[in-house]
Amino acid sequence: MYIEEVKKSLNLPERVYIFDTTLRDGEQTPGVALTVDEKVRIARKLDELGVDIIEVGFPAASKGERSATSKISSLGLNAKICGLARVLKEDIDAAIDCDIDYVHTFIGTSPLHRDYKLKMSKDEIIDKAVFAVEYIKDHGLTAEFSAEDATRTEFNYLCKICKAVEDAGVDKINIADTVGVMIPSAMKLLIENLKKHVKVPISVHCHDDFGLAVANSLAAVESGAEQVHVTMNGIGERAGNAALEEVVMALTVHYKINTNIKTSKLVGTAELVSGLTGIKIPPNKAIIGENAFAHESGIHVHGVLRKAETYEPITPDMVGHKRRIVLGKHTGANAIRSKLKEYDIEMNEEEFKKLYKQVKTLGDKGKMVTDADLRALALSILGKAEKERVKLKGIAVMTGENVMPTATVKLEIDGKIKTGAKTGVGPVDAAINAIQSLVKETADIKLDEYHIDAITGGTNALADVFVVMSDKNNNKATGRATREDIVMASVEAVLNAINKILMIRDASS
Ligand SMILES: CC(=O)SCCNC(=O)CCNC(=O)[C@H](O)C(C)(C)COP(=O)(O)OP(=O)(O)OC[C@H]1O[C@@H](n2cnc3c(N)ncnc32)[C@H](O)[C@@H]1OP(=O)(O)O
Ligand SMILES: CC(C)C(=O)C(=O)O
Repeated sequence: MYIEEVKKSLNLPERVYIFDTTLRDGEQTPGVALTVDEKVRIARKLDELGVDIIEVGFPAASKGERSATSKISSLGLNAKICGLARVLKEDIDAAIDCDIDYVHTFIGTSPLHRDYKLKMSKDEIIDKAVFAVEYIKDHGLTAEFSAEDATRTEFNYLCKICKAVEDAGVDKINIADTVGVMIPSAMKLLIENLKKHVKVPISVHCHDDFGLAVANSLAAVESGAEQVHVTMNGIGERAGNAALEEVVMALTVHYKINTNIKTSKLVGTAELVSGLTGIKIPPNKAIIGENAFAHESGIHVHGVLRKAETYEPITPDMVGHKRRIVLGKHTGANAIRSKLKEYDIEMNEEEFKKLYKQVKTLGDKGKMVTDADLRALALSILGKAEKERVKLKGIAVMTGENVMPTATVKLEIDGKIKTGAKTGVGPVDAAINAIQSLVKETADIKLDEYHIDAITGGTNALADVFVVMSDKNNNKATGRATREDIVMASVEAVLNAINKILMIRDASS
């Protein structure tokens, strides 16, 4: 409604090019170092996603970077393959030697970079930038020039260097908000003014130091920027870069601007990048986070069940996600009824009221209520719950200094006694390992989460253990136990979750 009104006054491009720098700036995230094979896997995925340019690395940085760049360049992907280089012959040669079709060269332009970092005059910097662009063009490659820290550079000087590289034959100019200091209205003005002087396509590269990278990228597009630098999941130096998934979805949905991105592949790509970089996606992350299409509050679930758009701005399948109705403290009757229907469980009003109350009680304890928990509760209210299939018959643990913590556990599983011993990093780990190994023949159930709280003070404090476990069919159940003994609380919680999962499996078979 309002967006359409505002759009009338904007100078929007028809198409925005997506320059992906997950493998370069994304890899500059502290602690991230991708192997050649990992870079290849991500590059293939980005190509399937439809990014226009993949910046695969900084070839002058290391042998590994050069191998990855050459390898990715040999794959014949649809995306253009680009390498980063300082405005130095040796850096550009290192990129050219990798047989790529696109070189991204850069130099700092702000007073801070000129005076303190580079110790170069304005003219020296322009000369070096012009040399770099001419050198790249002489080799028949696409040249993109970045003014590093452009957003803290005097406008006249920024214009001057941009015009100089334009005269030298540059194909694209990238305006870097290197330390994320812009605000959207200022970025809009900067690009609008720059476009009065420069004819080649303009790109922006925004960092997220103030959480404004996506907003600043979109503001640049509002003034006609034809390209954005982005990273998958927003990873990158310090607070990261503009997130590809957020920029693309805003361009697609709000601005109705074309990109080449197949949006239904966003979540799959995000998961691969997260898995290989080890940078977890926060659950509340826009578009790709686990909770981006999850609903717990009764009022929301009621609305979503009637018409999903009430609480979902886009459909989950548009980005390759799934809607989840989650049970917990804020659950309402409509959510529970929808789950019962999903699992084909019928109950009368009285039974339902009991179930509703039990869900609320569990939720009030501050923990999630999984689908398996709900099904187990419902089955036991209906009297259909099998008695516990796995019972503890005995346990001994040994731990101390210079010994391997070991637990010997005796279980009764479906009426048969089984005994086994396992080691672990501590007595709790050893006990859980022993239980899992004994139960394995019946069901392969893994521990997903383990939380422990001391309810009271002192060495005799009550330990409250909460676990989440799941089997291969993704039946996920929680287990909880409170005891003075940490090992016993853990064992009880684990058996509690295992028995719930077995109950669900029996009811489904
Ligand atoms: C904003 C960004 O994200 S820029 C990209 C940042 N990424 C990286 O730095 C990752 C890869 N970097 C590296 O592996 C190394 O830093 C290398 C190989 C590039 C350079 O290593 P070294 O030669 O040991 O230099 P070092 O990293 O200590 O210092 C950087 C040098 O580059 C110079 N420099 C920095 N930017 C530029 C530029 N755009 N053009 C020319 N020279 C530059 C600095 O002035 C400094 O030179 P000096 O040592 O003569 O004063
Ligand atoms: C190389 C440039 C574009 C960069 O990464 C930055 O300024 O953040």
